[in-house]
Amino acid sequence: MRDLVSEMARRITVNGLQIARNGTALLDVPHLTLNGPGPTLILGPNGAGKSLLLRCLHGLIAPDKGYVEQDGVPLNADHKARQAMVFQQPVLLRRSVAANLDFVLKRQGLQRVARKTRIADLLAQGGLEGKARQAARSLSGGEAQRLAILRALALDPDTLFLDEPTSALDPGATQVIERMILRASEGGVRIVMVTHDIGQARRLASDVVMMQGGHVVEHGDARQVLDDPKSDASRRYLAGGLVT
Ligand SMILES: Nc1ncnc2c1ncn2[C@@H]1O[C@H](COP(=O)(O)OP(=O)(O)OP(=O)(O)O)[C@@H](O)[C@H]1O
Repeated sequence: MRDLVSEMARRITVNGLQIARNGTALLDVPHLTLNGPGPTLILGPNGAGKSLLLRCLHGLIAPDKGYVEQDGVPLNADHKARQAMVFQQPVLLRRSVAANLDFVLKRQGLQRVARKTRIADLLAQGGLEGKARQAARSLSGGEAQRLAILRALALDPDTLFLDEPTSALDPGATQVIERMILRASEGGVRIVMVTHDIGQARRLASDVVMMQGGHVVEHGDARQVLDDPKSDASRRYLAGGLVT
């Protein structure tokens, strides 16, 4: 059960974030505050800098300049221990489905009986009850992504970062994963997710960060950004036009 301190540790702030490679600016975000509590969806065209921003938020990439804070404190090891990330291509161990979950739970110090109960609970959450003994690498794309999300949730994270988790999946598999994400959000997990899919942003987002060319061009309430965007770049992206 999340305690009061972690309930509060959800305000993510970006200050003067800059990343450049070979003299080219890839990310330039002077200021961004994600307050939650509902899912934040990061939207924008290819190469907009969505993944770079997400990786910076999770602490996977150190920016050239600037920093990320959580609840007014620079991102530190404690924060990182309370967050998880799911990638577009699920990264799974060469073990059974259950063993992938067991690996994470063991590292958290759970005893065998508690792990068994938790694994059964997680598998039920992801609709993978019948797959416990199957090799994780033989799962379908949708099942593998469900397992990757369950493994992230097994860490009991305060914040879950997801980078286009459904971009390779069909509508049915996408719907299952969206339900998992919403359930996690309702259970108190802070969700920050990258997507290309405007429909997905409509279904999931409480707030939307719109990016283009390494910049945040707009951030606000999902309905406002999606239905009444303020920037030309957002308007063109949402209208399906070319954004350069
Ligand atoms: N390590 C790197 N070295 C050089 N350029 C990089 C590096 N990482 C990312 N980039 C560039 O930074 C830009 C932003 O990349 P990023 O992956 O964040 O985009 P994105 O918005 O997530 O795009 P997509 O929707 O296509 O995944 C791209 O032009 C990419 O080529």
